[in-house]
Amino acid sequence: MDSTPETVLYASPAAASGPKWVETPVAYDAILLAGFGGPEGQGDVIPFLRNVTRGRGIPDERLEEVAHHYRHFGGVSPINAQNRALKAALEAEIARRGLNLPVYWGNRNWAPYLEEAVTEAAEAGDTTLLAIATSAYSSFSSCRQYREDYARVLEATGLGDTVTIDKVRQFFDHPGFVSAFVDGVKDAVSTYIADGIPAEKIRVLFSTHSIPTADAQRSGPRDVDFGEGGAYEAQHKAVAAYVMAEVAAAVADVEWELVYQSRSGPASQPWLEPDVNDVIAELPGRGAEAVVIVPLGFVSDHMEVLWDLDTEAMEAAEEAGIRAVRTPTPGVDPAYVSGLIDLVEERLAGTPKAERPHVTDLGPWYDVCRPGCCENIRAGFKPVAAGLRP
Ligand SMILES: CC1=C(CCC(=O)O)c2cc3nc(cc4[nH]c(cc5[nH]c(cc1n2)c(C)c5CCC(=O)O)c(CCC(=O)O)c4C)C(CCC(=O)O)=C3C
Ligand SMILES: [Fe+2]
Repeated sequence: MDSTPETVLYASPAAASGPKWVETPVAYDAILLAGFGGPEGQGDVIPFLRNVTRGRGIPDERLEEVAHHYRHFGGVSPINAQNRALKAALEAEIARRGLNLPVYWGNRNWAPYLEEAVTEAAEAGDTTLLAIATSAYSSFSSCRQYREDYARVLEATGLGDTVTIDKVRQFFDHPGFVSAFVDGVKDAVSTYIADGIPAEKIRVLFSTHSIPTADAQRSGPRDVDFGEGGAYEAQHKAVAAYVMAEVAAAVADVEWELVYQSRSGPASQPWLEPDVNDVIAELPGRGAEAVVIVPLGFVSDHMEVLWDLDTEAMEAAEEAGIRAVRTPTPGVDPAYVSGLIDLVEERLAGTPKAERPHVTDLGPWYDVCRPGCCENIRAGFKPVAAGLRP
C-alpha cells in the first residue's frame, strides 16, 4: 500500500482547528452540489468511462465491456436529469425558507464539471462553499473521492487561494434521507400482505454498491472500530435495522438482509458480498414467496438502479419464481430535499451535535473527516479538500 501521508489542501478556517463537528456558525456563500455525472449520448460513453477510470490507463476495449448498460439505454444515463431536478428542488426549498444561497452544480465525471461550477461561483464572488455530494455513506468512492476531486479542481482552476470547500456530513442516517425507504418498504410489505402473502414468506433485501473489502475496512475514521466491513457496512446495517423497526411497528415483522450489487474489478480482488442476485436465487429454498428490493445505497434511480436492480435482479426473481418489487430512491422526495437544506442550515447556525437529527446510534456523522479517513487501497492518499489539517 502507498504510505504517502495525507495532504489536506484547502481546509477552510472552520475545519482548521480540530473539531469533528463545526459548532461555530460559518457564513457560507453558496452550495456546491457535487454529482457523479453520466453520459448523455452514445458518443459520450467512452470519454465518460475514461474520466471515471482516470489515471488508471484502462484500454478502450475494456471500457467498452462495461459500457453495455449505457449502450442499452441509448448511451444516456438518467443521472444528470436527476441532478438537474434535485438542483431545482433545492433552489425552491431555499427560496421557501427565505435563504440567500445560490446552488452551483458540477459533476466529478461529466459535464457540467465541478471545474465549471467552482469557476462560476468564484466569478460571482461566492468563495466560501458548502458541498453536498449525492452520496450518503462513508467509503473511498462515496466520500473521499469527492474530496480529492474538490482539491483537484481547486488546483486545476488556480482558485485554491480564493475558494474554500467544506462538505455537509454524510447523511446516511438523516431522517430526510431515510424517509423514502421507510415509506417504500411499508407500502411494499402491506401490498404483499393484502395480496395474501404472510409476513413469514416475505424477505426484504437492502441493496447497496459493492466495494473492495479492503476499501470497506478503511471506510470512516481510522480511530474507531466498526468491525470487518468498516463504517460503510455498519452504516448500511444500522439504517436497514432502523427501517425494519419502523416497518415492524406499523405493518409486520419481516426478515431482512444486506446484499451488494454492481461489483466490478478483477475476480481475484475480494469485494463485499453476498451479491443480490445470488441471494434472490436462494430465497425460494429458504421459504420466501416474495421479495422487497430496497436500493438503500442510492439517492436516485440512476444506472445502477435501472440496470442492476430493475433489469438484472428482476430477471433473477423471475427465474427463481418469486414475486419482486423495487422500492423508490429518495430522488426529489420533499423530505429528502428539505433534509439536505437542514444539513446546510445546521452548519450556517453551528447547531450543537446533540441537536442534530440522526436515526442510528452511529450518527450524527462528522462534519470534518479525520486524517486518513476512507483511505483507498489502490491509490493511497491524494490531496483532499474539506478536511482537517493533520
Ligand atoms: C460506492 C459507490 C457508489 C455510490 C456512491 C456515489 O453515488 O458516488 C457509486 C456510484 C456510481 N457509480 C457510477 C458509475 C460507475 N462506477 C464505476 C466503478 C466503481 N464504482 C464503485 C463504487 C461506487 N459507485 C467502485 C468501487 C468502482 C470500481 C472502481 C472505480 O472505477 O472507481 C464505473 C466504472 C465501470 C465499472 O467498473 O463498472 C462506472 C461507470 C454511477 C453513475 C451511474 C449512472 O450513470 O447513472 C454512480 C452514481
Ligand atoms: Fe460506481
